[in-house]
Amino acid sequence: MTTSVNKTVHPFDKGRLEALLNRRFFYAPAFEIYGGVAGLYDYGPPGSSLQANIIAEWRKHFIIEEHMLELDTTIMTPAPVFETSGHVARFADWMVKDTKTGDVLRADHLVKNVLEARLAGDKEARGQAAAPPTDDKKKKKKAAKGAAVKLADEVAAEYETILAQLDNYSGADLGELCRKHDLRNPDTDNEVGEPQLFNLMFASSIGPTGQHPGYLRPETAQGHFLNFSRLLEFNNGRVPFASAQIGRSFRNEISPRAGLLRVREFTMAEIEHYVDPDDKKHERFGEVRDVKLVLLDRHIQESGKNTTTEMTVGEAVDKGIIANETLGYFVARIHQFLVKIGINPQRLRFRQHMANEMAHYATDCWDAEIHNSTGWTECVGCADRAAYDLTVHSNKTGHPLVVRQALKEPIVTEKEVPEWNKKALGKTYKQDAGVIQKIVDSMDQEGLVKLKGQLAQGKAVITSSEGKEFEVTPEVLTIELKTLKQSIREFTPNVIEPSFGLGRILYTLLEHSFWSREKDVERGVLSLPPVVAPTKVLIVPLSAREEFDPLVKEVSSKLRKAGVFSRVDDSNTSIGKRYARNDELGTPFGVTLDFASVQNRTMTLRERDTMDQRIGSIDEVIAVVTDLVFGNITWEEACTRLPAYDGVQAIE
Ligand SMILES: Nc1ncnc2c1ncn2[C@@H]1O[C@H](COP(=O)(O)OP(=O)(O)OP(=O)(O)O)[C@@H](O)[C@H]1O
Repeated sequence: MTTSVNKTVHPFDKGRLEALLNRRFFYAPAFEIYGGVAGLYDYGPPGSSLQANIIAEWRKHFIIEEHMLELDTTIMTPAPVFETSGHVARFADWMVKDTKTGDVLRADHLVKNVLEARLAGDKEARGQAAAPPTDDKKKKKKAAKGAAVKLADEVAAEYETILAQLDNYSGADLGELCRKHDLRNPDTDNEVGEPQLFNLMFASSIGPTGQHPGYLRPETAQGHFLNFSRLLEFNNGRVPFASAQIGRSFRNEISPRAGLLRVREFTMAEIEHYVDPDDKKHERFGEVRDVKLVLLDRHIQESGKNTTTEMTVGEAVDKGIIANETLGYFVARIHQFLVKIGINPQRLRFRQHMANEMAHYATDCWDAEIHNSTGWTECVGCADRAAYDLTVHSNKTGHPLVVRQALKEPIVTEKEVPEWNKKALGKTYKQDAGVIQKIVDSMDQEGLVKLKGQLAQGKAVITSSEGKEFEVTPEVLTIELKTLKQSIREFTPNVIEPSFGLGRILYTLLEHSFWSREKDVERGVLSLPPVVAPTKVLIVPLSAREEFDPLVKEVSSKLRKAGVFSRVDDSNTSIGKRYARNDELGTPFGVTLDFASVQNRTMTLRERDTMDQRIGSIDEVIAVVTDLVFGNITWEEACTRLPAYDGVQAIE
């Protein structure tokens, strides 16, 4: 929808937005009347509808558009799954404790918050150009609390470099930074101790005995990987294909204080796209090649800067900045999705993970970061996880998680192959027979050639992993060079994983959509696009008199039949107040039934952002508003179909 409203008439006011979201019950602290729990929120009616609409669009944009295979796997997960995936050992953040109060803080967040506050104080002081340059402890403490204290140039530059590389630091590095720069708990001004790892998974146990430990999943991904063979079979054994899942995840965040941006229970939407490791081209890459992206690559960050570059995804892949076409395809599709639901493209960038930040198995990873009042926030991660997940689960369970592909041209090779005399093997080695066979069968070609040489001398010695030695003879084992014809290629696919956190997207969307009317700062508006707005059309009867009832019912029913979600507001307040309330709820259009409607079946149509009003017959207005809601036309186009209305009940 295009409108000509200047929405920057009042600077963004977070307090006003939060008051609106609370007043209209978009979301609120869970268990509020019990005092609440940090990081747990309930969504109210408009928040739930907004989230449901974002999810519906996500399903259309990804699952339906790309024929993905949808899953709904369990949240409660047995511990061995997360032991294998590496979460038990590594899904952890560094925390530090206030040395006096014992309060716990996330170490990287402490560094970020204190240094940012000092830099903000420095900027303010430079604006005032009064305070003398300083680096002494007391002034730094003042600056940590946001006071205007000027820093020496080299200190400010060092802080900028640290912030640009923040995600790259180990626990020891973070501890060192706290000591070197005297970084303290901003709430108490006390020193903090050494960083310690804290695992973010919620532990539980399955069943009454307590013998089967489990965890609430911290992401939906493992449920995809464990079902890989079934998914592959469902897809007729072919790659590439993708599975997708929308569901709840749980993370016991160390100190969640950022509203919906950091919570302990949240909805994720995750895609696992399985691709041949030797061919990461994407069939539909041509469709997104020209999508322009703002990129912050790893080399820039590693050099201590955060300068972004704008380029098309085609260029980024051609230059090797984004590792491959499939990853680039998803980065572009993520960009398109976020913009479609109303994220401001000027406040969206893709940041590449730095070397230390990326999981050791990943080949490349880009986060979609959206700018909001707290700075740049990761809202979607998009990683090439290589073959890691499928390989570790397969190794652990013995269940092959591989693709078997018929080769057009069979591959002919010569190989040394062990041949067993099973009877003699069993008779000679009894219960050790299986172990011996396993050792030899798992030997590589080099090992088999060596063994063959020893057997030619009359006997060979085989050593188990525990160091036990077995003597074998040619009566039991021979090794022969055979010509083998391979007509099947077997490989573990690589996985490209876009992972969305819906709460972060929803909250930043609310920030990007919020503004206040020029004439009245109290009149907040949420300019949500129709595609995600909780209610699309508000039906406003001018009077509560009975003769309006049949018309209200008719309009309501016709909109319902057209698939447009509407609500009737027949409350006993002025029309202006009713529209103001719905501007706050983000309702993009209002139709008003007045006395003229009763007489000659006309209806007015109001657009939320401009407050512009048009008039037409009931059926014409319904047709136009339906086209507007489904994005078939812009407001300007609607204006060519309906004349302007400047009648008596023109609403401010
Ligand atoms: N505590 C949280 N609260 C809300 N959303 C979250 C939280 N943790 C992760 N997410 C969302 O899930 C997505 C994928 O999770 P991922 O594991 O990549 O995040 P992360 O790198 O651990 O995030 P962070 O570094 O901010 O803790 C993120 O892009 C984000 O949108």
